[in-house]
Amino acid sequence: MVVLSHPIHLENIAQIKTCKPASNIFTEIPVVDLSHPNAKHLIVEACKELGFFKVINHGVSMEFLTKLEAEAVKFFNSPQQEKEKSGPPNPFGYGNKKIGINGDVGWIEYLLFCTNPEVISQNANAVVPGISETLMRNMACEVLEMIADELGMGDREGLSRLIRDEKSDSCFRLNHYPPCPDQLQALSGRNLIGFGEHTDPQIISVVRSNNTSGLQICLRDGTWVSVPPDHTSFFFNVGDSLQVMTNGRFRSVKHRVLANSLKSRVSMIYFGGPPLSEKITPLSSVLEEGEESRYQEFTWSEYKKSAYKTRLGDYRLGLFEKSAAAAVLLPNSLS
Ligand SMILES: C=C1C[C@]23C[C@@]1(O)CC[C@H]2[C@@]12CC[C@H](O)[C@@](C)(C(=O)O1)[C@H]2[C@@H]3C(=O)O
Ligand SMILES: O=C(O)CCC(=O)C(=O)O
Ligand SMILES: [Fe+2]
Repeated sequence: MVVLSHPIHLENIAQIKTCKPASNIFTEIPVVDLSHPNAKHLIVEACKELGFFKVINHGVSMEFLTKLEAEAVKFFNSPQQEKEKSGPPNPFGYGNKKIGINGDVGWIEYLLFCTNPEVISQNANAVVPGISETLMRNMACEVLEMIADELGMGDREGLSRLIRDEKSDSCFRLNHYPPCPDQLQALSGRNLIGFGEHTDPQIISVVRSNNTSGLQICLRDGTWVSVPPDHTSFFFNVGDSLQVMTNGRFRSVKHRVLANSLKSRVSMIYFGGPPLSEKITPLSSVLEEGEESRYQEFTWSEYKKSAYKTRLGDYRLGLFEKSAAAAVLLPNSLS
């Protein structure tokens, strides 16, 4: 078992604070069989309704996924001093409990990588999990191509090109949520948070985890629901940038991870982001005649800079919404 290196200060670990209480396991997560002719339609419907879906029949063998997971576990099982050689995250590298630089904490340790070869030197001491990143990026591209098709973009690669570009500003993350002892949960009186509620700023994120529960998503009515874990599948979530590119038709889903008292959760996530200079603006194929953008024009670089000044739970897009002249960073204003 991995021991968290610093003394535990419960008051520093975020606790559930918002929305309606989490209901039981949610059985209605849209499941998309990638090999089905109707897949692209189902993907777009899921992006609109939930901003979240599960992909099966993706062509990656369980044997291969198990090997990748074993690599991640090997890193997290290594001595604390070894892991810390890859830290602190600035923003890339090994992190323990602290997420970002604005005061967020969780019951988690992680390794964050930049996937752009020009910036890769920042990952110097880390084991770059190139295979997982490439595999998940390819899957994200396939899904983005289906989305582009279904949205009638004409150029099927119009979206996937943004994350295939050698200047793409994507990142990759390995997360480890150690079991959180019952006594600690009892002391706090509530579930402790592994990774606090947030939306992902990029275009699209692909998540693969072991069979441990913990991931929750927030539905349109503000209810938190638990996503049944499935180590054979990949989960996708719409990021803020894709919400803007569809002028709000797709939903950048709020999600979080709760600590589990019995089992470790190990996840790997690919965050597909565009090149820094890319303008994030609604696609002409989604806009109806006369429809205006709901957002001020911004580049990914501008959005990212602004996002990294915020706390996890802040509503980052608020600053860029045209209607919200009084663009205050209100936590939970997405719900
Ligand atoms: C608190 C923060 C961590 C984060 C940067 C931020 O200031 C706000 C967005 C956070 C997030 C969420 C999705 C991804 O996990 C992440 C890598 C990203 O791009 O935005 C994290 C950032 C992080 O962990 O540094
Ligand atoms: O670990 C997970 O399953 C999800 C974590 C997450 O949402 C993130 O790293 O942005
Ligand atoms: Fe996330």
